[in-house]
Amino acid sequence: MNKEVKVADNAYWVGYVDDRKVPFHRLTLEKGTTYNSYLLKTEKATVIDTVDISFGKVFIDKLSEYIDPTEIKYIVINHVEPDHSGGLPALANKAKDAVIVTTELGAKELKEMYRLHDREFLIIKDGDKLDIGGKQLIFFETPYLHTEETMITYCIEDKTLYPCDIFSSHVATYELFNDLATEDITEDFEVYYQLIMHPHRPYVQDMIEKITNLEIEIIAPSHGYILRDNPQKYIDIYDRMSKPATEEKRALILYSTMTGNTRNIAKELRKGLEEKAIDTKVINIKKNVDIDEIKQEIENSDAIFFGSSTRYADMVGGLEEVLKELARMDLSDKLGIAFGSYGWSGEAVEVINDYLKDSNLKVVDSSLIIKSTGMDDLKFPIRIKFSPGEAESQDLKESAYVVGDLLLA
Ligand SMILES: Cc1cc2nc3c(=O)[nH]c(=O)nc-3n(C[C@H](O)[C@H](O)[C@H](O)COP(=O)(O)O)c2cc1C
Repeated sequence: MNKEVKVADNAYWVGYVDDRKVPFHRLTLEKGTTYNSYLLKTEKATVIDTVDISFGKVFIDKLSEYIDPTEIKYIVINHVEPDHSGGLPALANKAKDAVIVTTELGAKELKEMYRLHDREFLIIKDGDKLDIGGKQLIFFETPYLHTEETMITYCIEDKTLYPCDIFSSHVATYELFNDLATEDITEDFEVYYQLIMHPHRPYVQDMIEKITNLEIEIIAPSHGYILRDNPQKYIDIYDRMSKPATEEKRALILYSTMTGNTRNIAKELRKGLEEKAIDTKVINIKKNVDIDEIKQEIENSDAIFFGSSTRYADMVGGLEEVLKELARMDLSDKLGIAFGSYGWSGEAVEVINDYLKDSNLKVVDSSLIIKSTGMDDLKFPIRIKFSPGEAESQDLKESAYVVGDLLLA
């Protein structure tokens, strides 16, 4: 057996240190990384998260140094991304009766990804507890940290938090514990936060609220150092870095309408932006608009929404006069969003979006949202058939929240 890595009583690190330059999320992890998996060797032996999909066999070998994998009763999957769930097929194949513990969405995704439809799953809801014979686990849902299905696990007896990607760092460390690190790890920790967690920072604040009353002596994340020296320092870093910016941001909503439906969209967007404390101005752009005045309003704003309904495959009102000016302005530090109401084809929104792309505005479209937040359920540019109903109004507010978050990032 290699050197045993003990995290707490009957709790062991069974991960893998990947000391190559690792390609990851369109980046190269220059310092490599670790995939931290943990074995709680209790009466109902439990594995918490696994390793990258490339290292399934090595993982089973490592685990077998501590336990016969067939004896494992529970496999907790906090987060389905294959750098953590990748060892699951190999492990599930050995531990044939093990129950897989994860969130509802996590179960759905794991079944599809690894063809585990025949396996038993225990579906976790926020605050659920699980007795694993000698230790008790409690789970909290932490959506979007780092993807929608994610949860975290806390072991009551060991006062250890297993937060998967949260509180991680990308460093291939063989020392594994932060008190054994040979250099200051704060920068690596903060860089990881900035890259992976910051786009979801409102959810970081929700997570901190959930763990605030837990007594945490050890944070055992899924990448990089296990934080057993002053774990609170790292929670405080997340708290500080995820607090909303205090600098005031401004949004401008310009729209043209025939019968008021596009105005109703503008109203919902405004509500969402104001809930994010974004100072928002709404202007109805009629024909013969004062272009200089509108250009000044645009200059003074950080995000500009441009809306029109569709009339015979074209825009209405005076919006196009404004759009024609954009290519001559420097708008590189601003976000631009197209929206509008329509009846059956909605060409106006597409034409607006083409104008935005011809300017140097940062155009918010679905692709930008997926790349910056990982969310794929909000559609940009924003198109609503006729007037927004209750469900669409909620979607509009969600879209406004996302734009607000981008402004406050
Ligand atoms: C004269 C006229 C022409 C229209 N042409 C189109 C069209 O080409 N494509 C489309 O998707 N909707 C078309 N519509 C539907 C409108 O876009 C739809 O009613 C929209 O909700 C109006 O929004 P508004 O009140 O903001 O103007 C047309 C409506 C009218 C009255």
